[in-house]
Amino acid sequence: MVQMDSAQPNILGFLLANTIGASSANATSSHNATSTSTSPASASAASFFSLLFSPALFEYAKWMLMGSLIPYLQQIGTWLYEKALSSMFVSASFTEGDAAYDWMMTWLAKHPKWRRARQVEVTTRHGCNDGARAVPDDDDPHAEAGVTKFSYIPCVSSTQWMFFRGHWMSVCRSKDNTGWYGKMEETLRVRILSWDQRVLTALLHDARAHYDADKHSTIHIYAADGDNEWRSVGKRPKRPLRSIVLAPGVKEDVLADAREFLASKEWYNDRGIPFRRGYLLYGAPGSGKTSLIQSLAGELGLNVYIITLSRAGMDDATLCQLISNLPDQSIAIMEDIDAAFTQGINRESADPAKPASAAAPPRSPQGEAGGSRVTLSGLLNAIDGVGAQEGRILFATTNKYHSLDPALCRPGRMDKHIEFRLASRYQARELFLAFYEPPRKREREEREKEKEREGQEKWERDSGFEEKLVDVSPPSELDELAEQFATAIPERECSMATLQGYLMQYKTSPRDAALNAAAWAMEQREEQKRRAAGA
Ligand SMILES: Nc1ncnc2c1ncn2[C@@H]1O[C@H](COP(=O)(O)OP(=O)(O)OP(=O)(O)O)[C@@H](O)[C@H]1O
Repeated sequence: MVQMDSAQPNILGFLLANTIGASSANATSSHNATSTSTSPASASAASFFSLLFSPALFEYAKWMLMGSLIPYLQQIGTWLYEKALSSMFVSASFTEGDAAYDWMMTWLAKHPKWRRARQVEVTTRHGCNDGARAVPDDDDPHAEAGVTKFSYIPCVSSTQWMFFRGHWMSVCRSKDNTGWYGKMEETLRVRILSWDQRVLTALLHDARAHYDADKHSTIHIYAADGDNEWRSVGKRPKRPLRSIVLAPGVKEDVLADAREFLASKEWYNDRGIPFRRGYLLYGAPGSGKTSLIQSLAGELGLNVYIITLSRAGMDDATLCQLISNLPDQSIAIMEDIDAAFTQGINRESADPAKPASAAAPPRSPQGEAGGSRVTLSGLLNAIDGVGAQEGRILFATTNKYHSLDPALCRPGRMDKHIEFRLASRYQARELFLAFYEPPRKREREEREKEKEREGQEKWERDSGFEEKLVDVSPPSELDELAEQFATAIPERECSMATLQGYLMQYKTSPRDAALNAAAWAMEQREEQKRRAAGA
């Protein structure tokens, strides 16, 4: 469509005035000459035709037509250009939030091009905000523990050229307004100079391999963002299963069950049973529920998706959307599943010594939560309704098992219920050994391999499971100390987290840990009595 600018009416007026002036002059002279033979009607018809065929109007119409054609010509030009490009290039676009986008960003961040590029975006989001870009600057000689690492990625709105397997390739990151409450969405556009689409497939394989390079030592964690899209919130080092101390056989049983589930897709399909599995981990705070899930995710090689039911803005529709958007073969975690349906309850009120039902708060008739707008029926539907994702494992945790609705706990939603209790003497002993025991020969070899990989050492540093600092040599002495420690710890009175906290005070001296354990346990008991009296 052609838009007239303000000058055009003036030109039109000028042309008309000239034409009409000329016509009227002609008409006047002819009128004078033949005033007796020409009628006024035929004179105005003549002036109209002379106006219509006047060269000025013709010129004007010509320019108008050409002006209106210009946008179409531009469009045709762009279309031809795009056609020419698309016939020479293989193009792909990646949208932020999609896993493929994360692969590409990791691949780009690791590309040697950015080490020489003069226009880059610098990111320090190392393993906390965006796993995709969490690439350590391997060449940085100053990169040491505790120093924030950085990496380079392409700038937004600039096109960068590079080579991929001998093909010229352009990369352009852009941020576009989605029009949804001003939400900006980032897109990465890639063009490879090639006729063959297999180059793009190769690029994607490469990018995914880079992204998964540290999969053997880390797990990827995802959480919902403000727009209820799954976003990577970073990576965590895998936690070895042997570092979790539970009653004999418990963790091995859960692991075997989950492994069997993942391998039985066909079995489920053949019988028309929804291919989903739910585990309910319940019991005392600090007894290893979260740690076990993290460790199992590592063992199974699955990514973890955290669903926070009590999050502001969470309602039935949002929950349903999140669960149906879970990728196949993933672990979803709903921590404190009771929290969405309880009002005014804090963690302290969940005294494991009391029957949980005594602590259960009244629930509103619809089961609606105080802060959250998730209803019980919404949660039940999200877990196993029509839209619920197949192929996922759901882990739910709670400290208030008996306050949960039976419908939530039934098989099909929560297939296995695993109780976590306060530490037994057996657990205290095993925790002590796991904390100080030098790894046995086979384990040592295994650990050597693990240590080569990224993440393991970090986990050991953070958790205090460091073998090199321990001042005990003969294993028999360690056994004796472990026994002494376990005897000093009262059965089922302290959480494993509390015991771990105590041992952390004696990272390098198990003798002192064992020696002071009895006095510490007494203090703990007194402290608990004081708290109970105060409550
Ligand atoms: N059974 C256990 N074996 C080894 N370590 C444990 C165990 N239980 C707890 N811990 C340690 O205690 C800390 C807290 O554990 P975790 O968060 O897994 O407990 P939780 O049961 O999920 O607690 P909460 O119910 O409060 O969320 C972790 O650092 C973990 O290493």
